[in-house]
Amino acid sequence: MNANAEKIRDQYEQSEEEDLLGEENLFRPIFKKYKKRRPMPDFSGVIDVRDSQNFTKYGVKSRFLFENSEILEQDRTIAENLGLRPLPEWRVCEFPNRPGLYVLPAILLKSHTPKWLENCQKYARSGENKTNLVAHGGEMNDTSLRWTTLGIEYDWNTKEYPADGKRVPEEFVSLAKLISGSLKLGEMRADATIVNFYPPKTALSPHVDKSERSNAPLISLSLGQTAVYLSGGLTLSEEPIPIWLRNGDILVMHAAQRLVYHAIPCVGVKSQATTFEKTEFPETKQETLDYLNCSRVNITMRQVNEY
Ligand SMILES: O=C(O)CCC(=O)C(=O)O
Ligand SMILES: [Fe+2]
Repeated sequence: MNANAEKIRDQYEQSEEEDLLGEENLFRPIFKKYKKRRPMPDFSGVIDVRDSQNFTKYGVKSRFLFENSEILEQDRTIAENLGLRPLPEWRVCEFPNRPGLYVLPAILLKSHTPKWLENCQKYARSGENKTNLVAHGGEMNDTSLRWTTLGIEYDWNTKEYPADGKRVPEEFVSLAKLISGSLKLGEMRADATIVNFYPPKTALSPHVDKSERSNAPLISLSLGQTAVYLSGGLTLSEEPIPIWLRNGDILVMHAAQRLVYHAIPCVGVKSQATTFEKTEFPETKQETLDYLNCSRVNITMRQVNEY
């Protein structure tokens, strides 16, 4: 079997059959369209939150998040300590027919990305968290999607979270709280995090994240190479919209958008690459830069329990 014909294998592979009730699946054809590599799909319809011409073209509303509100000194400090863009520069984008979906472009500074990646790899390799990441090297040649679960650790087989678990690493708790508070979505206490590692040519099948027991938002941070994100509806009979997610972008799903189908059909689109050069990061291990130059990592912060 060649790589193109290879079946998609990931943890959400089978979550699709539900919810259709005899209606036509309008999600899967779009997922397939962007997953294809030869010939290269036409990416011209993918919404780019960094291109203001796209705002009128796709009806995207973009605003500076703190335009009309006071910035707390403590939040300024938290952002700085986490390696985030200064708060007055934070922009948030909202989409037509998607109330509760937010994309905040380039929140994590590029300069701090290698450190965040290395932390994710450390959590996966520590032996203290569940993971399917190849333990001893080999990651550069990996062709499967990998994950590690932190905090209250999701069980892929039962599709449930246990009652409790360890604490989520502090930077994820602080980031989730800062984002949720800034968007005025309530005080979030992240008690679970899933880190997905996407080597080139991997994808994540359409699915809904419905096992969390609280109504808190789901907050995700992208590192490394650019992906197409598909945001669908409550069933697969709705056509998804494609959005570019790039290094440092935050995506938030809340309220009506918390339980919609979504997927990642492709990562590492060459025309949209972010490059991490040694000259820019003289202190960083080459292995870390190589990883960021070909792969993508996504960190999803969640709140399983109500407190
Ligand atoms: O990689 C992404 O941006 C999405 C990840 C995701 O949907 C999940 O972890 O549930
Ligand atoms: Fe998800």
